Amino acid sequence: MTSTPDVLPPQARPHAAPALELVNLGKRFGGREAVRRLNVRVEAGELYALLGPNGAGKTSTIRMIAGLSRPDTGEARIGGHSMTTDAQAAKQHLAYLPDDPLLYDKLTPPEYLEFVAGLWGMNAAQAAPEAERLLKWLQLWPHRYERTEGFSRGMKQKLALAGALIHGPRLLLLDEPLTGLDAAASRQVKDALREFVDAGGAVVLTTHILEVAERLADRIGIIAGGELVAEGTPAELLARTETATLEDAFLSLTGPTAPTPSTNLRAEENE
Ligand SMILES: Nc1ncnc2c1ncn2[C@@H]1O[C@H](COP(=O)(O)OP(=O)(O)OP(=O)(O)O)[C@@H](O)[C@H]1O
Repeated sequence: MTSTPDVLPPQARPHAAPALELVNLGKRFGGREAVRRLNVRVEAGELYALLGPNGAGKTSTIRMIAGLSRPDTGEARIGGHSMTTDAQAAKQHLAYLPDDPLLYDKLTPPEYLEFVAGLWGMNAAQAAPEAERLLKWLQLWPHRYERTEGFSRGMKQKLALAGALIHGPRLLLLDEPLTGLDAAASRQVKDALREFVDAGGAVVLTTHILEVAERLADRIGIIAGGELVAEGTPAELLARTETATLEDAFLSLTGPTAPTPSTNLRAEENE
């Protein structure tokens, strides 16, 4: 992928408050606690993967961070702004990419990006150069005259990523970003995420693919039963569980023989 030195616009450059802070974040559905008092901090320049078995609470957590669902306890802060009490400021710093993003079939990529930019209050003159930069970066520029209805899943995912980045967010939140992508498209999206992080952005993603988390993430948080059962670099998680692969570490932390969540400690606290 072509590298650009200015992947992030100025408003997205590093800043004193953490890119993301979850403080006692919790959510209940009826009598069930889907997310239990999560405390997580992600800094600028970091890619954080949230891993967990089915029903662990990943999507519930992501939805609260994105402001799509209200926490019952605690709050999510984006760049120091509370998503509960100052959602407008928090959302300015955030981009959320769901696993099946909505595109408008009849639009070309520049038209789609102009539309999304308009939702953020950017006019067409401001949006056009940024759209061109993002489309070139994601190798969609040669397709700029085509309607998105004919795009492959990978091309659509990359265009949705460009749309997520058009307003210069500091934190990019992705739910299963590589679902359904072939190896080439998956590599391009992974490279794009790494470049965004290397330029000072922060990424939080959920994935079921352990190999993706192991190779891409600077830190991994493992949740089970709505609780953070372990957190650390891939190497720290292996050392802590005395396992050779992340799959073994994951199973030992979340499988039937795992210790009860509240007795677990974060990897760094265990050293
Ligand atoms: N809207 C809802 N109403 C009732 N229960 C819900 C709702 N959303 C999630 N839950 C429950 O909360 C728990 C956590 O679900 P969540 O979707 O956050 O898990 P997940 O880790 O994203 O799972 P998966 O990997 O299967 O997508 C589950 O027990 C789920 O059934």
